Amino acid sequence: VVVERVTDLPGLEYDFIIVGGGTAGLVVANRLTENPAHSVLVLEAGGSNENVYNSKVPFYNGRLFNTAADWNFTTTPMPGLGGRSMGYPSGHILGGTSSMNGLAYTRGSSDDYNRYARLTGDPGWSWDRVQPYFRKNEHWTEPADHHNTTGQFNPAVHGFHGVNAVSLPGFIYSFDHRVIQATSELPQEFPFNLDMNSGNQIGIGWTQSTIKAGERSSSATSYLAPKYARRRNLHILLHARVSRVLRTGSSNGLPIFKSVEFGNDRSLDAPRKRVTARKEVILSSGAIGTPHILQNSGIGDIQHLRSVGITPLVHLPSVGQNLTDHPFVANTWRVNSTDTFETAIRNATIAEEQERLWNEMRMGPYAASTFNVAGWLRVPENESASVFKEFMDPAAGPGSAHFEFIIANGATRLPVPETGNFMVIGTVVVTPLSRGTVLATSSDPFRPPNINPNLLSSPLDLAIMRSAIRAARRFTQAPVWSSYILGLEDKAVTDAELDTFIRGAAITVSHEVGTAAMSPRGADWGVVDPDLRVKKVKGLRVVDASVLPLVPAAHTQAATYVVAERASDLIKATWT
Ligand SMILES: Cc1cc2nc3c(=O)[nH]c(=O)nc-3n(C[C@H](O)[C@H](O)[C@H](O)COP(=O)(O)OP(=O)(O)OC[C@H]3O[C@@H](n4cnc5c(N)ncnc54)[C@H](O)[C@@H]3O)c2cc1C
Repeated sequence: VVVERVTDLPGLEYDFIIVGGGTAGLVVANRLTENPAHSVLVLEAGGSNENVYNSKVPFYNGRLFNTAADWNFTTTPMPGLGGRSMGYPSGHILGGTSSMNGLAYTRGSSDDYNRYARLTGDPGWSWDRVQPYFRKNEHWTEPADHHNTTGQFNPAVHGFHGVNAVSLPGFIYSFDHRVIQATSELPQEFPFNLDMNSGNQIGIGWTQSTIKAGERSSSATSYLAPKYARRRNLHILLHARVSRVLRTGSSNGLPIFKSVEFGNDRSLDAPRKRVTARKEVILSSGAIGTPHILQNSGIGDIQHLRSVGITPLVHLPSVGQNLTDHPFVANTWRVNSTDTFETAIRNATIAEEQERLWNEMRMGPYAASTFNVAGWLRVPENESASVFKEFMDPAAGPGSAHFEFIIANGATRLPVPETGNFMVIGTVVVTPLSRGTVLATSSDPFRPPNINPNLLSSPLDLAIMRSAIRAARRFTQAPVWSSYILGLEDKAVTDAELDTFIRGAAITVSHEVGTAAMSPRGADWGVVDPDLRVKKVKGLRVVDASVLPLVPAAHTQAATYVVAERASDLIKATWT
């Protein structure tokens, strides 16, 4: 049951309180309420996703930035980006960032999960052991245009009975076929990969997206579909902005945190309220919100907390450290075609027709995301000696990518150039060594934290980005592009020129993780144990992207869903 006022809640005590109705939070809410004996309250700062048009239309995925559905965070100036700061989008809406992300469904490599298992000392996080959780999450569906998908994915590695819809592109451009043809023309360096979600991610292939019959599938539309939202043991309070978790006692010398204090997101000065969990409080507020709430609650680095006027209760210095994100650079070529995104974006008549197609039939370009093909690639052997001369290879393993290509049929970031048609290969460093921070700045819990993703602060990330850009340029040497591409827009060639270009152009892909990282039980680093319980306290777990100790070589929603599905089993097992 979803409500907007505290007075509409049945009470102020529940078995479980989940802070954040986002990607992970709604999975846990769904799974815990499968048992009618468990009562669950979800506190979500944002509003309903139900009538938010730009959340539903896949092609419009960038249009919720700087709206009420976005936290509208801004980063600190970043030295690696020449002192630029940037907007840092994050979902402030039911479904969290799954209601506004780019919809790409990418799991990462098997190496990524096997490394999580090694790093945490818990084999339960290994690729083989998390397979059931991918399948519980995934509901493979037909693309919106019902095209024949043979040869575009491997059914053996997918889940057909899960909750969250995943599909191949529902609208394919002739451009996309050119990309696939280029893989057969340059198979050595750019092999076709039938399914980048098989665990073996290397190569270029068709993107899979969280889209159901042409419409976004988020944690809100799937895990909170009407049949689940109706459950009488599940309560969701919208516009509830959590300020802190509160200490309620102690057990074996450890403080217990089972109460949650929250304010009204639409009236932050209004008196705050409290709710209490009989069993556990679960923080699912995302890689920014979770460490911020922990710090507001006095859980963090004692010195930092004191310096901003917060009374420290638990010294856990890794809280808010280790912020890891993927830097992205758009590489743009002018092309000899009018069948690209810009044409429709500039021409109101075409745009209206495409929108009508979507409104009436959930078909056409709006039924697909903004990129239908992507690639996961490694620094080539002949460059690795120079790229890795000072650093160890940061990939999770030999089957894991260093960089990604996001290959799009034109520019989508508004405003698009006034003339010309384009193709864009976004290059993304997926094994960054740069680390940043999320730090509370004040004892006022509603003052935004300092967010410093510190992108490209490591010279290795810059070197991999250069390698990725050069690879993208080699990809455009395939014969299929000879009459299609008119010219490259960006003229940087030497290392120094490329570095200047990269620092000026790089932005985030918003894959932030790591700010409440898992580490082995008893480790003196990290924030949560491998079962996601917060170290040195009782009653509190973290279940969201912030627990991933390293960013996977992937967009992060699939990994977040898997964390949430497994966490739900761990929590259930504690309370059977
Ligand atoms: C613009 C963008 C595009 C992306 N594109 C992709 C993509 O194409 N594919 C992909 O796999 N990943 C993508 N990602 C990343 C992916 O969506 C996230 O990693 C994932 O959704 C994170 O899930 P989460 O549960 O950790 O956090 P969220 O889903 O953000 O959930 C956190 C929830 O907690 C709420 N909250 C926070 N603080 C409080 C508080 N104090 N009180 C109450 N509630 C609070 C928030 O409002 C939110 O609902 C993208 C991210 C962004 C921002």
